[in-house]
Amino acid sequence: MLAVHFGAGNIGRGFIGSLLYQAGFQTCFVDVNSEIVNLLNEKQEYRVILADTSQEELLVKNVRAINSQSEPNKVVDAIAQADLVTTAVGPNILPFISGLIAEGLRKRVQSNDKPLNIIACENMIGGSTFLKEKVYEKVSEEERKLFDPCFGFPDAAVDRIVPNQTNEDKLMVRVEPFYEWAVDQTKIIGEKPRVTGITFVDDLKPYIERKLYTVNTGHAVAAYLGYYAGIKTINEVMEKHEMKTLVEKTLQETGLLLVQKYNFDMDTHKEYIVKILSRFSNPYISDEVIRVGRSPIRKLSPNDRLISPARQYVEVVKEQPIYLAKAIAAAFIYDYQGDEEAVELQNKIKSQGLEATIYEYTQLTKESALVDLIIHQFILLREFILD
Ligand SMILES: NC(=O)C1=CN([C@@H]2O[C@H](COP(=O)(O)OP(=O)(O)OC[C@H]3O[C@@H](n4cnc5c(N)ncnc54)[C@H](O)[C@@H]3O)[C@@H](O)[C@H]2O)C=CC1
Ligand SMILES: O=P(O)(O)OC[C@H]1O[C@](O)(CO)[C@@H](O)[C@@H]1O
Repeated sequence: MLAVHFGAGNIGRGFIGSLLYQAGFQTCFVDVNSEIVNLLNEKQEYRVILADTSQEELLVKNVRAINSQSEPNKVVDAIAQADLVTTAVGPNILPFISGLIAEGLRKRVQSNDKPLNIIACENMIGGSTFLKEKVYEKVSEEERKLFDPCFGFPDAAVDRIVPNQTNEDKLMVRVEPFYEWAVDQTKIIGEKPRVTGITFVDDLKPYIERKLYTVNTGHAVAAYLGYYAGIKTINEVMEKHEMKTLVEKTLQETGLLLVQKYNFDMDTHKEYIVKILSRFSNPYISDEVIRVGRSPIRKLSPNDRLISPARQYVEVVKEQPIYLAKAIAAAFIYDYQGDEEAVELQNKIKSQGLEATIYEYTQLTKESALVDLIIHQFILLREFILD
């Protein structure tokens, strides 16, 4: 069985690649990083190490890689023969890989009638659906009709913390033990991929919202408030009582929203929050706030981990989400110069003011009470008032 996986980075190698190997797939990674591509082809294996007391090691074998910039035709051929296609490249990169996927599917319908599923494993709601839209923009109406019965784009939620890391062995990747990979089975075409570790669900929305508004919201709060306070890593943020409390209070807000929206059991959800907080404090992982806070414009977009739960909190809980607003304000303050989106955001605030910048990136409107709340929290943070 052949899996083609776009993105041989942290989550690609550390999570998806390791599960595919354990399920018996040969994995062909597709990436633009020639150093990683060459190493994968040279070694054909790499190590995944669990970041806990056990330091357990898994040798992931049966892997190869293609550089999509220099050998796009090989990617097209691999997709034409694949049994599964997955991605972990980042939401902003999906449009850039859609052309090659379209080419691959175009070639495949001519020679291979086996159904194929393409699963985007990104931190976003509707990632595979978005990828499908981008692929379908590149093919004709006639081809779309041919593709529809053959190719599924089931959405997915993936959860495993794999920080940036510099290891002597450049292929090795250190990952937290916990993982969750949920896939919308209603959108699968043909057989479900036989990968132990995937949970197939009929309704992905509760899974992905629970994960995005707990793991990713909590992480983003720790990252932006941590950066604001001059702290370097997430576990250092969690060691500061005042900071940890702010993360917890934000997760109480998203928790209340999730419990009311999906009828989750409150006690079970509280336990879920405790588990997530303990993952952030994992002493075996050093995760920089600038990785977790990367791409603030994406993280401040309407359907992402900050604005979406804040907006829904107002609608569902009918109160003001003070701590979410504080985290959003901290994201608007985030000015790390090594992050293009942070630089763009700060330039926008300088040139057009905070209020107009909020409207532009969050798509909140003048009618939303959230805007004033965010501005208020922004002013408090600017005056060094954290709580
Ligand atoms: N690291 C983590 O803990 C988790 C990450 N994710 C999601 O997984 C995705 C990837 O994240 P990471 O692995 O952390 O990032 P990463 O930066 O480590 O990996 C991304 C990989 O994609 C490659 N890439 C970039 N442009 C490409 C292109 N045009 N074609 C093929 N490959 C390309 C990069 O060279 C890199 O190897 C993101 O959507 C992230 O939100 C989801 C859950 C956990
Ligand atoms: O990968 P993104 O969307 O930039 O956000 C970083 C977040 O994603 C993760 O990498 C994986 O869930 C978390 O560590 C963090 O919450």
